[in-house]
Amino acid sequence: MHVLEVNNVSYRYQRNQVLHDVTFTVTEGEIFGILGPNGSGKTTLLKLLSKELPLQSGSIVVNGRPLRSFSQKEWARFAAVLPQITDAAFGYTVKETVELGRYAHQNGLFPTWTEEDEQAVKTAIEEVGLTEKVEEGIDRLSGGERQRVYLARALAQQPRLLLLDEPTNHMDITQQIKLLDQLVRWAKEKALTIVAIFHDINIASLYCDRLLMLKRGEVVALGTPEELMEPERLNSVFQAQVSRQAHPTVSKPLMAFLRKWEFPILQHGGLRERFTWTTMKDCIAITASAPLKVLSSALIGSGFQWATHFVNRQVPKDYDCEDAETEMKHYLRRHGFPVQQTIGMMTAVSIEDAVCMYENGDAFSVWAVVTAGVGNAVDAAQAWKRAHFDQKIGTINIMVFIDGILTEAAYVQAIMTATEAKTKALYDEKIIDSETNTYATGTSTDCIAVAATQTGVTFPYAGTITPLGKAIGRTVYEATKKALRRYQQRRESS
Ligand SMILES: Nc1ncnc2c1ncn2[C@@H]1O[C@H](COP(=O)(O)OP(=O)(O)OP(=O)(O)O)[C@@H](O)[C@H]1O
Repeated sequence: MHVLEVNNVSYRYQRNQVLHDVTFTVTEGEIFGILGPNGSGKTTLLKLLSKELPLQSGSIVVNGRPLRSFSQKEWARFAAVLPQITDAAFGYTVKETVELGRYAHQNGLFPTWTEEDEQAVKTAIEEVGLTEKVEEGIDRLSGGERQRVYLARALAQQPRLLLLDEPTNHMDITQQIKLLDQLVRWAKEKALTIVAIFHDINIASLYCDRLLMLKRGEVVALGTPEELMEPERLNSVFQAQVSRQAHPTVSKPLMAFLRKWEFPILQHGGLRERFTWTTMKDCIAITASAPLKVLSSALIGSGFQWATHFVNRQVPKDYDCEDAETEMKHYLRRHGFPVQQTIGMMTAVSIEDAVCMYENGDAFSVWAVVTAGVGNAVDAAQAWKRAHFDQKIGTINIMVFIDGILTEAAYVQAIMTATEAKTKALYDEKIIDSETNTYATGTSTDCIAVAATQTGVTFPYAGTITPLGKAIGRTVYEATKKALRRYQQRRESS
């Protein structure tokens, strides 16, 4: 059911037309966000919806009735408004301010304060988390706390429709999230309809069911966050460069703002010259002079990360730790590595046998660093036949460093290309899965990291058809093959 139907609403302040033919509907229990740059008409639209401004043209229908047919009192029972700027009502306490919200429910010439009124005020104050400040003068509260008092006043009205102008203005991030989670709960549990103006597009995307985007008083987009959050659209509406990312846990887009001006990263020399290589007693550490964007399956720094340190740590053959991640973090800290900017892998293979391969293309350079052991060699196509894996020495750790800008697709393709090259090296070295007696495709605990400088030339792809993919394939293949031979030699000589 539509709680709000807005049809061709236009509005002008004197000769300044600020809204043009705005049309949309809002359904019951929906959280409906209004977004747009400063001066695009958001507050004016909300003021028209809240009856603060008279309608000049078009129509607004609420619950099937024209908005103008609601008396002030009827309207106050139906809708509560949290305006953008609210002056502190000096002299009032928190409780007294929230009690004003019950005005709409008072009847007769000499209204009486009922138990229901008392309860509604108490609940509203509890819901915004201000019970402890109930007798405090609101002029003694912080901006964020005061905002919560006004929200409690709106809630005490027990409205069916909440109209909010930047509801989380002045709030710290904890309070914002708390309040917005609460709004979602009210919307879903109490079928409360919420129309709110947001400035933060990521907050709006995360919490709103649908969004309306205004630009110079016109609707430029209307739909779900998934539909609307397109970099080109946001670029044209907000004049800001953005890139769309996936939220880690919710099926909502996250927009990352791109800085217009970047410090030019001065890169001297080839790719390898930008790293220092340190061989310590039990690890290899590669340190970059500037952070690289990395996609990895590493124990530390998995997924996409920016990193300056790449550590391949040799652990004893019988290393057995229930919480290897925490233990590895302690190890990194103990050795002075910045954990948040480190990609950390483990291996039981001798790190002295690490192999590096380098290729310098016309527009890029690729550097592959591989340690390999095959005690745990396995044929991926047959792995399902094994009930459990014995852990022996042998895992293949691959690090690929690339000078260039990689798209996310290119990162994934680089991982595919490197994996295929590794598998081919295993095949050519005739490495067998000892359980199934078939060719091994990898080991049971292989690890990979693809790191790119994100400067220079852009590579949209890194499959084997591209020059970059060819270089990745060759360097990883050669390095893996050589590392496998060194591993075999060490085994034969011991
Ligand atoms: N009372 C007023 N008299 C004249 N012009 C006004 C008045 N209120 C707003 N305007 C103008 O109307 C336009 C839209 O203002 P509005 O406050 O609706 O925008 P907004 O999108 O809410 O902006 P913001 O993000 O800055 O809050 C602006 O150009 C503003 O200057």
